Amino acid sequence: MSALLNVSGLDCFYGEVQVLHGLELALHKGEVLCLMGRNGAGKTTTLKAIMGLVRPRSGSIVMNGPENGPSGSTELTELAAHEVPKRGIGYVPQGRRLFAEMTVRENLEIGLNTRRKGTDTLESVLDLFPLLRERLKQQSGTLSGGEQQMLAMARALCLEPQILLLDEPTEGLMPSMIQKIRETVLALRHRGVSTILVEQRAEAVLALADRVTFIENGHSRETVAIAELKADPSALRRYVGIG
Ligand SMILES: Nc1ncnc2c1ncn2[C@@H]1O[C@H](COP(=O)(O)OP(=O)(O)OP(=O)(O)O)[C@@H](O)[C@H]1O
Repeated sequence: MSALLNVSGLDCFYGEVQVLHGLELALHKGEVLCLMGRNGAGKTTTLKAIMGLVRPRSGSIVMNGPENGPSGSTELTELAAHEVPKRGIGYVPQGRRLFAEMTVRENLEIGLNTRRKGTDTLESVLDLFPLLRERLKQQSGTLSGGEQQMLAMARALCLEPQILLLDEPTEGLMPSMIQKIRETVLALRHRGVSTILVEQRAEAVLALADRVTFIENGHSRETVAIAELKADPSALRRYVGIG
């Protein structure tokens, strides 16, 4: 069976500098796939390429599934960037990128409007983040870092995404917030959302991931199931320098 998302042969450049070299990954339905690699390895660029924010010079990014029209698949590299979220791909970039001047509710409405979702979706997202329910009228820029991260995730979830891309969502957060974000990733997995998670902390990866793809200097080197990685964590040392 084909994966929900298949990235193959991806070459990406910034100017003349090549940062992804034939990168490959596959995301299966309902799994959490972690991307790990050293700083500058190309993890963020991979997510941006999926979102159409960086145009690959070659390669393909195919989303499969019945909602992709009669052929059952969509070549995402052929879509304009604003079309990608409409296909049900939510993105929470590093640094969150909220509209700080807008209220919590207005930020969530941007997510809802992207795929014409309504109150039912909003309510189910707020059930995951009850804290945001109390702050719907608050200006987003005045939320704490952890609350902003929750809002960024909630906004992406207002798309009712099939696929969620999370770029280091717990970076710089307090332990209680880290725990909340991790619980949310697992709750979403339970709901059938498929997630690509860029994460640097081994203990988070071991707790959340189903599989890990290791990226080194823009090359996808190895993909391992989490049970394999627990039995033999040497890849963590090899590609991330930990363990
Ligand atoms: N806008 C840009 N212009 C030029 N080079 C860039 C740009 N963004 C990233 N790069 C370079 O591309 C390479 C890959 O960067 P990328 O952000 O994808 O790595 P990463 O694995 O996400 O790293 P980190 O863990 O530090 O976030 C790095 O060498 C980086 O310096």
